[in-house]
Amino acid sequence: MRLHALLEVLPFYKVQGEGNPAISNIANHHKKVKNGDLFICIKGLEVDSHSLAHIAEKNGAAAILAERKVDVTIPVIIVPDTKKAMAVLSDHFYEQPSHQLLLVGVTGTNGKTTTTHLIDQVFTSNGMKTGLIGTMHIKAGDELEVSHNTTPDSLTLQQTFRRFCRKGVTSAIMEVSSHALDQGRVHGCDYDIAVFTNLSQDHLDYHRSMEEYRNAKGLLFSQLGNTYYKKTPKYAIINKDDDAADYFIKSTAAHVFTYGLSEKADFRARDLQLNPSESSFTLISPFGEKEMVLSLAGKFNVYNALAAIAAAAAAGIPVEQSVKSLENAQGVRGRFEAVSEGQPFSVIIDYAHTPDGLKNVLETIQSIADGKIIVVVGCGGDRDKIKRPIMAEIACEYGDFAIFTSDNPRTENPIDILKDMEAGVVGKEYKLIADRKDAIKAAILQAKEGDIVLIAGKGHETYQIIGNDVCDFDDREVARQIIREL
Ligand SMILES: CC(=O)N[C@H]1[C@@H](OP(=O)(O)OP(=O)(O)OC[C@H]2O[C@@H](n3ccc(=O)[nH]c3=O)[C@H](O)[C@@H]2O)O[C@H](CO)[C@@H](O)[C@@H]1O[C@H](C)C(=O)N[C@@H](C)C(=O)N[C@H](CCC(=O)O)C(=O)O
Ligand SMILES: Nc1ncnc2c1ncn2[C@@H]1O[C@H](COP(=O)(O)OP(=O)(O)OP(=O)(O)O)[C@@H](O)[C@H]1O
Ligand SMILES: N[C@H](CCC[C@H](N)C(=O)O)C(=O)O
Ligand SMILES: [Mg+2]
Repeated sequence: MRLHALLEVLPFYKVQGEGNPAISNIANHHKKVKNGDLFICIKGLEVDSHSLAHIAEKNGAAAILAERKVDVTIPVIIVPDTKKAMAVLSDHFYEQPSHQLLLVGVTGTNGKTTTTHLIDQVFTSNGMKTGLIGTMHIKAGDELEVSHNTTPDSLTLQQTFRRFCRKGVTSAIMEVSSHALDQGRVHGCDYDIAVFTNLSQDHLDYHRSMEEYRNAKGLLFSQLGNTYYKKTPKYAIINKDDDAADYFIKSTAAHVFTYGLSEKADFRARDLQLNPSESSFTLISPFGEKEMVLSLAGKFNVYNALAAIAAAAAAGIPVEQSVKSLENAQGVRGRFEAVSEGQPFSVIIDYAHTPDGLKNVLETIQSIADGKIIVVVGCGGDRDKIKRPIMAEIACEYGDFAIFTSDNPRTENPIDILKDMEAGVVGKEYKLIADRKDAIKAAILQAKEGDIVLIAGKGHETYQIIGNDVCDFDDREVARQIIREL
């Protein structure tokens, strides 16, 4: 595609230099630039890549997109906001791939990964070839690759959709984080179905208030059903039991399916029975009643399953089929995952890293525990500080004994993070052990027959970020090794 043809979709821009070169691809990292590429300069929080434009030129860039003049000899297109322009240009350059897919976006504080995986399992067991984009990985059909963000930047996202289309994928299911919505990473995506799981405190380091955080999530629903896009019906799937439900319902022009335990929900669970390894209930939906046994523990997973059933119904999959698929559904790695080496107590690894997530998982554990509950938990560095004392308080309130340790301290001093946590637990019994392995060991050594050790916060992660170093660390492996050594 020639540069001028690519620029057709931009409302306005200025040009520095002359020429209409052929653009072979788009790159937003100077090291990824190849001959003939358009290099997009972005003033990020860490790096301002306008200063790298000359290296991109040396690496073969044919043109530059920037917010100001840069010192190169190739044409420079100047726009007010390169992040926004990147989304628009990527959508155009890769031929609007999201419009060719049945696109499902899931947002909410907790449950995005689980819900997307459940929807994926329903879709695939109904013969659809799917793509999945989220915290754990990017999956195209059977192929997996690592993901660097829960929701990739707009360029990577459109490239991923293009790859999905080339591989014959017909539906993409993706997690849509509030950061992504706020930063326009999903601008131009033509969602058919948008799902809201829940809203509770997180990321107040980034969003300045809960209202701003909620409003960012609301963008997924307000953008749904935009007439600019293809004219198939759009659906918003909303958790009716969440306090923010009405806000999301009001912000969308799409058809709404609600779900939850309340009688007002379109898809609801009645006569819920929660067991250590499964949950059974009567599913009531506009399509009738059905008994269901979900092979996942915890009330929160009933919500995730209801969301998946409602999303599948919006995609035209009969409820009976979804129920059948979900009865055989696999849990997601690092979510309520047991480490069993024949020890007389239980060890559960869970990705709970928000106050609400931790409370939910501990409530579930309380409902199945015979003995004591020992909680190992930390809070990520360079992230929301307000949640630290609250999570510590929840660990002490719902657990019998808590050990506060490091999660991913990143560039913060681990001891400072522990002090922030400690502020929430006046008069409670707990231990501070900054080294995560030592903390896990202390918890396991303390456990007696019938007890449950919860290791929270890092779930599937196989690394720990200390300073700027990413070190190998896997809660599951560490716990397994310690139990074996006992
Ligand atoms: C705070 C935040 O959201 N930062 C995101 C943001 O980074 P940024 O704009 O600051 O980018 P930057 O690193 O300064 O780089 C600016 C530009 O220079 C380019 N560059 C950079 C270095 C270089 O050597 N050469 C070069 O060309 C980069 O490619 C980029 O285009 O844009 C990047 C691309 O989209 C993201 O990868 C990055 O996520 C960082 C890694 C991050 O940790 N984000 C977290 C907070 C996040 O987004 N989390 C959510 C999940 C939250 C949840 O689950 O609830 C997520 O979606 O992942
Ligand atoms: N529907 C839910 N409501 C509340 N808590 C949940 C729900 N589903 C899962 N959780 C808890 O939150 C943790 C994270 O779940 P999951 O990975 O599905 O969420 P996520 O929204 O994808 O998280 P992230 O924002 O990090 O991507 C789980 O380990 C569990 O403890
Ligand atoms: N998506 C979340 C994941 C947090 C996981 C936790 N282990 C941490 O590092 O804080 C975030 O980036 O804030
Ligand atoms: Mg996730």
